Amino acid sequence: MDPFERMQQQMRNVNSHTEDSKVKREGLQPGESIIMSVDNALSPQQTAELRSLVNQDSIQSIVSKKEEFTNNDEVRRSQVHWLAPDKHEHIYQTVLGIAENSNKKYQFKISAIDQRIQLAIYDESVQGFYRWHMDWGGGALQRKISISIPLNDPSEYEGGNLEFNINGDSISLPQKMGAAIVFPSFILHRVTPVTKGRRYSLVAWIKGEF
Ligand SMILES: O=C(O)CCC(=O)C(=O)O
Ligand SMILES: [Fe+2]
Repeated sequence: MDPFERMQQQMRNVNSHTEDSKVKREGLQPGESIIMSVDNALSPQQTAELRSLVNQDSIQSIVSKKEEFTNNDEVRRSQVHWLAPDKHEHIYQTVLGIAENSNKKYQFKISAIDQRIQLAIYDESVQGFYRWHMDWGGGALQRKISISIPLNDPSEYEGGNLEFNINGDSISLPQKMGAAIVFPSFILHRVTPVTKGRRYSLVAWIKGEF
């Protein structure tokens, strides 16, 4: 059998296996949303602690496509803080638990948290935002799963919606303090400008082999 023929044969075997009705399907079911939410991922006390951390110590994060940028062509405007894993192991464990659980649906190859967990502030004073982007890309290990957890109540700000572009439609899940929004890192998403108040979020990326 030539190699191509053999590959086709393998594919047929895989397909006939997954189409077998006796095989319990664990992945995403037809029609099931690829954006998931997990309530009460963090307690009100934990969110308060993380808010005070990012308030005390954060750096400006302006992402621009050009080296010289004007107010109009920036990609992102927010303050960020990178969470130290040794001091916040519990938060790291919580995030990994959410990722592992969600991955029962996604079934991606995942191995670790990318960089550090990020805390961000999007403030009214700079109309904090993050334009349409994807999180994946980079080196040998790709970002596979992205997790965003609002750290304050959305009634405290206007704008600051986390939106996803699904087939050209902008969709969003209700943001709730302490509830995780989980999505594949290849999905286009954005945070709309905060026009009033201040939005806090925790963001983590889970990476794995391509
Ligand atoms: O702040 C958020 O909820 C999302 C931020 C984001 O998309 C990112 O940092 O990649
Ligand atoms: Fe993102």
